[in-house]
Amino acid sequence: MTAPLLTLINLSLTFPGRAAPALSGVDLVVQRGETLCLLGPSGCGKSTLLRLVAGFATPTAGAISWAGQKPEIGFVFQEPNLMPWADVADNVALPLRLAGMGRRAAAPLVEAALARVGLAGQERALPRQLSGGMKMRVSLARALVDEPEVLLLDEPFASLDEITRWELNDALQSLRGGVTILFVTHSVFEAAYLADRVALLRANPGKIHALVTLDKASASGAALRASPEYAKTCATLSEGLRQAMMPT
Ligand SMILES: Nc1ncnc2c1ncn2[C@@H]1O[C@H](COP(=O)(O)OP(=O)(O)OP(=O)(O)O)[C@@H](O)[C@H]1O
Repeated sequence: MTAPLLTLINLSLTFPGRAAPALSGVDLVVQRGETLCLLGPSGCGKSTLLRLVAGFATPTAGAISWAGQKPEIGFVFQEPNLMPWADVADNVALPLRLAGMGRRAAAPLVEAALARVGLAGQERALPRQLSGGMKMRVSLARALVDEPEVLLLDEPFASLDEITRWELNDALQSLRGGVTILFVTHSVFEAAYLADRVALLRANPGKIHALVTLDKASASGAALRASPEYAKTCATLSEGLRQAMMPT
């Protein structure tokens, strides 16, 4: 059974000094526990939509409505944005420390968050000692450490090599169900792998072109990537993206 967590109603945003809206008339219902990917051409408003949901920006028109109180939200950006002078534990603990929690109380939560992203035992490492993929795992652990109900990810794995990206996709997939995920990507393959549903966006103005519900195969990892279902989903999304990029 599905339960709506977030409803966007006729959401629009025109940036100051811009004639055309970045987003126009976006209606979307996000279900609790789903992974929804936002896929579309550059400039169609994917990041803007995520920032509106996070509360980093204010819509010009329309409404954002949560079922109940606005939940705790974790945000992961394209860059890991780690403090270079602080070790992994202190980087991950940042949201807890900013909320006033002491280092000792934060330690078990940091440990648990690191275990969830496959970095158990790396507390004392410094960012410069980590690979790009490990830095992104730290960034993911920092977003998870205060157990958010919602995770917003803005092209988090775009600058990683393909194999590392697959590993990070698997790390994210292991969180599925427990947290509601909105994931911005340019990659048809990543969306096909991760999403329960894909919102295909078109540009000028940014709006939802189509919502695609994916048939989730029971397989994961290499078996899913090699499956005919996955190939079919990639083809469906590629065609959807092509249509979303055609002029109206
Ligand atoms: N702070 C801003 N001020 C003015 N215009 C902006 C601002 N931020 C974004 N825009 C414009 O809004 C539109 C949507 O931008 P946005 O970054 O949301 O798109 P995107 O789909 O995430 O793009 P990309 O895939 O390239 O990251 C673009 O035309 C962009 O130039």
